Amino acid sequence: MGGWEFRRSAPSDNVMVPATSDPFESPKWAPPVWHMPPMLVVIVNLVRGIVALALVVIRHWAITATVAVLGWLAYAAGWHVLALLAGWVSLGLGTWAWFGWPSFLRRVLRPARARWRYLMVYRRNWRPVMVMSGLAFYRNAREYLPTILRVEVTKTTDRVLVKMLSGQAPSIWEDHVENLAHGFGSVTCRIRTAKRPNSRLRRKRAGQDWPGHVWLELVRDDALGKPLSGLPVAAVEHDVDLSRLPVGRREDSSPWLVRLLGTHLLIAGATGAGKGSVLWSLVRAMLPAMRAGLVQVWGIDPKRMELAFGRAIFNRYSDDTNGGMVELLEAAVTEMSKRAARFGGVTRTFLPTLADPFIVVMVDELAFLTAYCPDRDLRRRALAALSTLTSQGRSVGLCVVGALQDPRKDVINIRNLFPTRIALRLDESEQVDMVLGDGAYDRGALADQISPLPEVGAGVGYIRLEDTPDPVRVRAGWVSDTDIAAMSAYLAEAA
Ligand SMILES: Nc1ncnc2c1ncn2[C@@H]1O[C@H](COP(=O)(O)OP(=O)(O)OP(=O)(O)O)[C@@H](O)[C@H]1O
Repeated sequence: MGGWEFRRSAPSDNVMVPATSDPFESPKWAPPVWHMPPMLVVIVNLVRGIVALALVVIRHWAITATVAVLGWLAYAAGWHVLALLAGWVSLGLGTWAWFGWPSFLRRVLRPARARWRYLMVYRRNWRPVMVMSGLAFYRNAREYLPTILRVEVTKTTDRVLVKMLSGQAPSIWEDHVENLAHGFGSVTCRIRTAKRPNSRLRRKRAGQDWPGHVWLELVRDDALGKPLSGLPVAAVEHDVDLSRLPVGRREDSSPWLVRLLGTHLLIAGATGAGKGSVLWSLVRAMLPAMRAGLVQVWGIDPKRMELAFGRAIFNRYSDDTNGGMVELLEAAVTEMSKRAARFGGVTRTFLPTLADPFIVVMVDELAFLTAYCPDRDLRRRALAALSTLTSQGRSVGLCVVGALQDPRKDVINIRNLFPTRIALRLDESEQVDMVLGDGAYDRGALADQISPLPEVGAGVGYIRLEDTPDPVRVRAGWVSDTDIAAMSAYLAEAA
């Protein structure tokens, strides 16, 4: 058999021909092989190479054009012109970075890094990872692979937009997140719903769910692995936006902003999960507005531990288990009713003023009031007041922020009246869906797997944003005792 041959079939194909013509020999089978003149093989391969090169040049026309122009410049004007040009470009980029770092980061550094990660990590490992994790498909010796459409990077996370194979669903990808994380060398991988981009042709459908596509969110480095100190206090009250209060950091290193205006907030977490750090971070974020009299925080602390330390900060405070706490709740209901009577038919959107400040009723352990309190009558009154506040307080500037250790239904049955909910470390996986809503655990809110070690897991939790059902991992800033003392002093200065 000569050295040059064309095989028509792939090795796995079951296409064989008799390999011997002697009728008396035992039959032998071999793949069909045609012997070719060597020159023809050389020509065919040459043509193939030229076509492949042309395709690369056309596909990466911007790079090839740049290289061609630079090559021509170096040839026509000498290498020193190139060096001068490189110097000017570096100077321009350096000036841009110096004076406009955020836009330089957004427009130059991140796209360049995304390109690099695409070439060096995702494109390079895509085929082996897809094949080994079972997300590729074979038929008739042909391999079908999902396609990477885009790669985006943030400081600690990569996002890869993928066009799935026809017939694949995000749930299949969710089953393989571990393979993907290990395959691409990331800490974790989550599957996110893809939204249609804003294209000129389909503007009307922009922002809708995009069938057949998913985002892979691959965390390179855990931005929440180390405690985060309390965030800086805003300079003036106008900087306090009650619909975007900074309380910590999100997994992609962006700020975690919490809305209090027009909503109520429930923070669920086992003991030591860091509920206190969320409560204090919220107070800290509102501090200048509290000092200006535009926001009041009323504290209710049945455990006499968390809020008691900074009781001077609260406009009203109670830890009286013999009815004082319930009276405070009822006082909030009375204020709410007065406002409703005055505002009714006049305005539907609430704006805090000195006469009508935004009132946050902060309760450290809701279940004490509604379930554990030994006095049945107090329990009933507390539940009635909380239900009224959470169902009617939003539009008149009253907000309930409640912390809760155990989110089971028999402990608190008003949790659905809290539109915004945070799941810190929880003991059982079922509790996650009770807090964040059905399907949150399957979509990656693994609050039962948060570390119980305070430095690693305290203040870490999951939230759901308004625009997407996908949970986001967050960590609240740790407001120390010294910070709380400084906050008290800051408010006392104004008094
Ligand atoms: N955001 C955070 N970052 C780092 N460490 C934190 C954070 N929040 C809390 N911790 C640490 O975890 C410990 C427990 O936190 P915290 O008392 O707020 O928990 P909790 O959920 O209120 O618990 P409990 O329900 O028992 O009162 C704190 O003493 C602190 O050391």
